Amino acid sequence: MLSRAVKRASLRRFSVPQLRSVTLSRSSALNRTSQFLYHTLSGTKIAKSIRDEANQEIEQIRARVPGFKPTLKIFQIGTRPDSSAYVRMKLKSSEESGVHCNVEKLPENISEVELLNKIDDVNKNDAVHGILIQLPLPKHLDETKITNSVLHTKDVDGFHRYNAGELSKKGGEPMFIPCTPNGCIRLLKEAGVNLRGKNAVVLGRSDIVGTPVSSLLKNMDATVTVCHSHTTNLPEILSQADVVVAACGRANYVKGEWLKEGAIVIDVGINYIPDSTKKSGQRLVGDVDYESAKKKASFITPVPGGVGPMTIAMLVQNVLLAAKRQLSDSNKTPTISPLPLKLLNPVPSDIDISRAQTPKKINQVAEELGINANELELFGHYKAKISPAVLKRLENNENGKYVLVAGITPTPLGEGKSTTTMGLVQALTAHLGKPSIANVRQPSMGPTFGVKGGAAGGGYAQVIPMDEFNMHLTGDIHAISAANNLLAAAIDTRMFHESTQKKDATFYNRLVPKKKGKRTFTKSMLKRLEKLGIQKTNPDDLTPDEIKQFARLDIDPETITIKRVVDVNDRMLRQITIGQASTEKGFTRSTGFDITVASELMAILALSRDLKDMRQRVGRIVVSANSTGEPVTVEDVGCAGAVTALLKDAIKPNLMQSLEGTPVMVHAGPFANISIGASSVIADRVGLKLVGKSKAADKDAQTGYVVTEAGFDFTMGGERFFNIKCRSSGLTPNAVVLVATVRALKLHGGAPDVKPGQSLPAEYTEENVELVKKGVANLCKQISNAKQFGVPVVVAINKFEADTDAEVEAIRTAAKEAGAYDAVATNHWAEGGKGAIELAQAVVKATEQPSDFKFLYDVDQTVEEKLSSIVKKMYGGAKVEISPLAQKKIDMYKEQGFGNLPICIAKTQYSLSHDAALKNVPTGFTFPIRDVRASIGAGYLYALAAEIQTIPGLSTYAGYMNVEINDEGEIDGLF
Ligand SMILES: Nc1nc2c(c(=O)[nH]1)N[C@@H](CN(C=O)c1ccc(C(=O)N[C@@H](CCC(=O)O)C(=O)O)cc1)CN2
Repeated sequence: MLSRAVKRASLRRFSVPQLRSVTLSRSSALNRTSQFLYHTLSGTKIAKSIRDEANQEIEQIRARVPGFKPTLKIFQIGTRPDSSAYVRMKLKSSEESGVHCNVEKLPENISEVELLNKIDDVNKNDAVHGILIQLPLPKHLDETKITNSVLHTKDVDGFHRYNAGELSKKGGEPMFIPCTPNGCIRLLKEAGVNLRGKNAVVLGRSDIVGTPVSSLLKNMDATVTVCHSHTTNLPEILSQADVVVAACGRANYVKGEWLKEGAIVIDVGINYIPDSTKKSGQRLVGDVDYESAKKKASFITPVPGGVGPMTIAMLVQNVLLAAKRQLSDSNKTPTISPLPLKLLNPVPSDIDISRAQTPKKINQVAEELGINANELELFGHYKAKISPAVLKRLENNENGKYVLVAGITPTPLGEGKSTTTMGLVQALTAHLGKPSIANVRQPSMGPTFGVKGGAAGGGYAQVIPMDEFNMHLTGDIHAISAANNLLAAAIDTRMFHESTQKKDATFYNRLVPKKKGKRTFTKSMLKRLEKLGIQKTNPDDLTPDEIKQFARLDIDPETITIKRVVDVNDRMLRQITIGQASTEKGFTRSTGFDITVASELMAILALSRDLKDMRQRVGRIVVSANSTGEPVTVEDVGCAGAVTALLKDAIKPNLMQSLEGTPVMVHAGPFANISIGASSVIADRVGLKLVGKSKAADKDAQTGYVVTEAGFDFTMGGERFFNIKCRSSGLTPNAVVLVATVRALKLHGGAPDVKPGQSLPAEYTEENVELVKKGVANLCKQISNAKQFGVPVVVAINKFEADTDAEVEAIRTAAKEAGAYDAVATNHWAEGGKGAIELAQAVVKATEQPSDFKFLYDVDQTVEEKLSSIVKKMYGGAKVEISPLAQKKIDMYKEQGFGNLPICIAKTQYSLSHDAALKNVPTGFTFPIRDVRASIGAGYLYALAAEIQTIPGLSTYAGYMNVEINDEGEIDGLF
């Protein structure tokens, strides 16, 4: 067809231009009066100016952001000489522009899967901003599939279906415009042409040039005709064309005679034709017959030196654009779209409220928060893990504001700390438009199916979907169970083997066996040798004495502190006998189970700064003493590596959302009785960077908030948060929110006891300001406790239906007199974030106050001094009475070098003292320390003031009895 068109065209007569010149002003193109001048559009020159501009811009940005390094990755598959030449040109041009370019040449026969994996790796690499696959690809590779596999935000070629689709839409917004079409348009702009209403003819309809260039011309209001191999009347069409873009891949195909007088000709063709005058025997020509066309054209691009160099310059421009976008995204305040609430009165059950809300897909929550797709691992639609790689990417960001929610001395009904945490973030983000993240603990399934119920809020201030939140989540607790039980098995097995293999040499040979004729020490073994002061690395070099020292851990079974764990309130496992099978040769031992969240590994998960820190902490766990009283560690047992390996995913914080669609990180959940009862250091670090401002942030960028919670009351959760967690993390809160209720203060004021499941006495359901005024002393003591750390305190009065204005006012007045920065009533349980707006405003202001953070004690004080500091300064006690057992342990820990650790005191949460019956603000009491234990890996000693149950039981009427699953797979009966 095309040849017929050529024939017909060649029969026609065209007027021949008579004068040629290159001096015409560009702006007069198409409007000029003379018909006989033409102007060469030099792509080479324009490309050079684009490279220079890119260079300058990169330098300017680098002056502000030193790490700014636009980077392009090119994959070339096979060894086509033309592709190699183009790739070389791209590399050179990038270097000249200050863009870093890495070329990876892959074999012609690479499989599609291998190539896709390679692309995926670079998609995930934040240090790479642009990815280009040099085309054409070998036949066995699907070009569409490959080009679509490049992340559209890194698709500097503009070939991804997202970019191609957006380009073809009216008003579409492609991330990138393909380089050659973009170069053509830039050339037209250089010619000063106004395309509106002009006739533009595009020859060729390829995905790379013809189709996108026609979209661009159309978007610039030209009337576009696309011609191709089936077009029959080409010369006729061309005779009407004000602009011609020739991209048909035929050497010298378009003749000058076909062109309209004064047309602008953009020649995209790259064709080699034989030329005996050239050394190479060939010559490069375009799709337009230059010699005849220049007689008609007002502007014409040469080949070489026209569109080709522009293609490469536009690539550089696209890479710079991608890098700038990444930078600006990291400089923006996260914009979190809230989910609307449909409030009902009376407030339905937590699970009904959760189920009535349609959550956002978790990748949307992540995207809004500024988490990259490659930093997210999805667990279904509503949960995901966040890679700690975020920390590296955002290391130059300032931290956001850090807020701790703690409580007064509670009633057994709980005063709503988690609900307040959730209400506060919902108010901050969904109602005040400030980015925030709630960092909460993962609930243990023990209480979920026991009596207490789940965690993280309730009513219209909760984490959703609440059933997924309360059961399994992403398996972190199960991973801890597996890791802990591996350790427990390793300890007992080691004792078994040591006891059954009497000869040191035989035992050593089995412990360090030859593999392929060679024996090597594992990393743990080398650490044990180092601990023993044996400076040998070759297993064959150890003397019999050293072998004995090294191989025999000589664990004293009476001192083993590691129990097996399970995430069920299975009281029958409190004490068990292991090793009863005949295969264990009489090696039986009495031990027991703890609930998983009471394990030291859970505390380690909460306190580790990163994976490396976690590995070291796991290695340091003291599992027992040996027969001479020296500590035996997990490193000695040889399984610190494996235990940490089992936790490699658990260390990644989990992302969920609040009922109003604001981000929530759920991570770790150490038992508040004997541990810190707070979520993880790593989640707080990640969260503070995500909501913190970049150093090069936009002027209007605002800092965000991480709101986290400390279990039990302030004397326990708050004190441990500051003295243990903050010591591990190096972070210090900007404000403390103290949650109080009228109910709890009435209890402290002398009202009768309250019990879960029983109706409240009249003192609680009727106004009684006097009781509140008496009990408010407890709140005032907790305010002064929090203020001892030098941080502003805001009191949140979590309102219940029966509370009266006079009661609330009594609390507000007393709190302010006691030095609280502010005290506000909240109604988030019934109203969601709307009910906590005033609290959020007070918290925002409080975090802007100067703070003067200080720890309560110095870790280098003696254990006795540290205990005394906590008891006197926090609890208001007169003195500490240390039992002989506790003193013996303290002396032992000091002797072992563990005396300089912070201390966690396990006591009742229902009194400031050790005695739950002593309400309000008891003073002058003697605080008993019955026992002291050590969590060396987690990094603290814990002192017991009471017998603490480390695996709770189930009641006759337990939570699990309510739980059902319906035919749709939905869960009923969870609280
Ligand atoms: N991934 C891509 N592959 C291919 C593209 C593309 O844009 N992206 N386009 C073409 C080839 N190409 C770039 O890769 C390209 C071709 C020619 C030139 C160029 O500057 N040509 C010079 C002459 C060079 C010579 O002497 O051979 C010129 O016109 O002056 C640049 C880029 C296919 N593949």
